[in-house]
Amino acid sequence: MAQINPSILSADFARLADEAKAVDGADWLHVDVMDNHFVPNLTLGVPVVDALAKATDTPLDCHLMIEEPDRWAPQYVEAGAGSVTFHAEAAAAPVRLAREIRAKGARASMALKPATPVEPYEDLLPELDMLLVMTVEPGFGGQAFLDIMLPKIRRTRQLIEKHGLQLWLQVDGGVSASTIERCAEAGADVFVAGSAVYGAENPAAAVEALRAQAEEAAHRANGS
Ligand SMILES: O=C(CO)[C@@H](O)[C@H](O)COP(=O)(O)O
Repeated sequence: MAQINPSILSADFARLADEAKAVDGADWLHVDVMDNHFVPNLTLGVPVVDALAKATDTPLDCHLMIEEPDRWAPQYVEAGAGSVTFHAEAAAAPVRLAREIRAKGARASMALKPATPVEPYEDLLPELDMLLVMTVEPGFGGQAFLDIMLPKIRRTRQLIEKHGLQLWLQVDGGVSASTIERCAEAGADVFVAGSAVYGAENPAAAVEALRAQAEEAAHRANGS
């Protein structure tokens, strides 16, 4: 089952509660936390996640594009995030951090920037609930999808199958009506979409349309 997670980076930050409600029906709300150190952009932190968690019934998928996630990630679980993603490139102790996130009651997820291969992390995959393959350089919404990430998505899907894991495979960056099918065919099952959802006239309808497209593409790829 394909999941669509609208990214609030493309929403109106002055009306976050309303913007969260505008995508009722989405599987998760994707919250991009940026610290202006790990990425060259600054967005929001724990107090905003805490407020958002109270403003919407849609679970929060927090993507931490920050340095020192080992120190900060647990606070996002306490603020109400249902899933917390830290970057492999930033975590000092990814196994310990994933275990801590899970022990606190959230799904643990790790992200890979475009230049970071998945293979060195093969043995860590059972510690995770989701792996995020970035399909743009993290930092900004509205960038063009990097086609060169499709082989990495395929290789990650093969590793998940090789180990018989229930790991979700998320893609983030440039996901839209014109790229989501390629991602689904390559094996992704969780799709973050910012501008493709919040730039649409009807964001909730855009979520449904993207989900239908992804599911159809996955069925085609599986021959079902
Ligand atoms: O993490 C990021 C960017 O770093 C993303 O979540 C973007 O917010 C996705 O936006 P679009 O590429 O879908 O417009």
